[in-house]
Amino acid sequence: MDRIRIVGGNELAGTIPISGAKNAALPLMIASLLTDDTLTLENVPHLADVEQLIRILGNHGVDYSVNGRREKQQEGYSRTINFSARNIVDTTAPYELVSKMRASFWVIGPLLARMGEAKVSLPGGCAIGTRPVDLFLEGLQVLGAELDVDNGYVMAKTKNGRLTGNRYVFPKVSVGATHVLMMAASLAKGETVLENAAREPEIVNLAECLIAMGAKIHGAGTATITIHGVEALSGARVRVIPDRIETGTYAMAVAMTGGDVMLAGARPDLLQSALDVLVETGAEITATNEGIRVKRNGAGIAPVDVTTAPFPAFPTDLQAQFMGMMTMAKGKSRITETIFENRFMHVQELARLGAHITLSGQTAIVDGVAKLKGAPVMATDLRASVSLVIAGLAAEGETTVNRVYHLDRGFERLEEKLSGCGAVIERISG
Ligand SMILES: CC(=O)N[C@H]1[C@@H](OP(=O)(O)OP(=O)(O)OC[C@H]2O[C@@H](n3ccc(=O)[nH]c3=O)[C@H](O)[C@@H]2O)O[C@H](CO)[C@@H](O)[C@@H]1O
Ligand SMILES: C=C(OP(=O)(O)O)C(=O)O
Repeated sequence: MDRIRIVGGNELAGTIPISGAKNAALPLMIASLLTDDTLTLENVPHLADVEQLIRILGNHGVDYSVNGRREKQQEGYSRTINFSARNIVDTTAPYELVSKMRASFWVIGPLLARMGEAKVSLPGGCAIGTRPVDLFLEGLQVLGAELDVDNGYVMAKTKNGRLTGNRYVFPKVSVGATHVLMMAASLAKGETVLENAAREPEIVNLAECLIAMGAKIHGAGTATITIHGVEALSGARVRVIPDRIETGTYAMAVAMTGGDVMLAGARPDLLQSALDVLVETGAEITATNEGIRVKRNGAGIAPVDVTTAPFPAFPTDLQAQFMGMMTMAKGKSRITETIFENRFMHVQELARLGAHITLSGQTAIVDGVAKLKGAPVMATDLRASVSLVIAGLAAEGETTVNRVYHLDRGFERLEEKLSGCGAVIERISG
């Protein structure tokens, strides 16, 4: 199993290109199931989750082809990919494929809307909480689906071959359920109004894609989304937005180690709350035509309290990285997680590097230390893994991060991007 070896202590300087967002690419790829035409997606990141979803879609009959130079593809660069679901050959998404990744469950929306039936295994994904699917099921039922859960599978069908538009008020904000209901309602009969919908940039990217395919959607990016269902959708060409979590992660790495890095292609509007917090810690953030420039002069990190919440607030997917950074702040900070009930698995691993963190319910109290010392650590999920990388970059001596497959789910060419800015970091295979 691959490991990442880091020798900490170097400042970061240079340019890091920001890749397409994993969490935007996945729902856009799934939207290809809604049409028998070709959906072309630009800037699709080369990640394990994307490859896994290609396999899942392939099982339903989706063909894909990659544009661009072959050698670049092999190096793991973002690509333009054509998806074509001309014939759906299977409406079942089996456990073996779906259990590896949360987003694969989302095929239930387009399959049901286009084919009138779907059988989808309950999902997997990062082990950060129980992650139920009740909102998906309730929302689809409101659109007229008949559902049954049996043997770990959700069996869904429509009454007369088509879903029917309706009003659904989410009792809790859910990114995934908003994606699914927006896709399903695009092909439903009549109007659907989704209230208390998620407002994340990935929702807006999906709505742009569906609109380009001929859907009639208003209000994406606000809490109320209105969808007028159409009979059929067509192909389109859509670009995946830059990854705001990758952007925030590297920004925090620079703020922690010190240095001066241009995050090329990053968009500040996608993570303003996190950038505001970084400024409070003492980092200098400048938006330019090229991207976001992050500078820190080595004067240390000021402690800042954060609470995660749905967009536009501080994202849960940056909580672990921010905690990594706060371990070396000049004082105490409080980090409260409100989205997932079990997303503090990085705490005990950060402690191996010398961090002082105590947990009180959903709040971590981080008492900054003057220095961290390298150690072997083990990541338990995607963002937890990268928080250990950040801490390792700032720690004295050698850190080895095990279970790198978590990182490969969501970070394209991580070692290459960081070593290009002066970090001592390498992958050790086997
Ligand atoms: C692939 C992808 O895009 N994953 C992101 C997506 O996950 P995901 O879409 O799974 O996250 P949700 O927004 O749905 O989850 C938010 C909260 O709602 C709960 N919930 C959700 C659905 C449901 O039916 N019932 C229910 O109770 C969840 O357990 C969680 O406590 O948004 C999360 C919140 O920004 C991010 O951390 C994930 O990186
Ligand atoms: C939690 C994440 O992914 P998933 O929802 O696929 O588990 C993530 O991207 O941080």
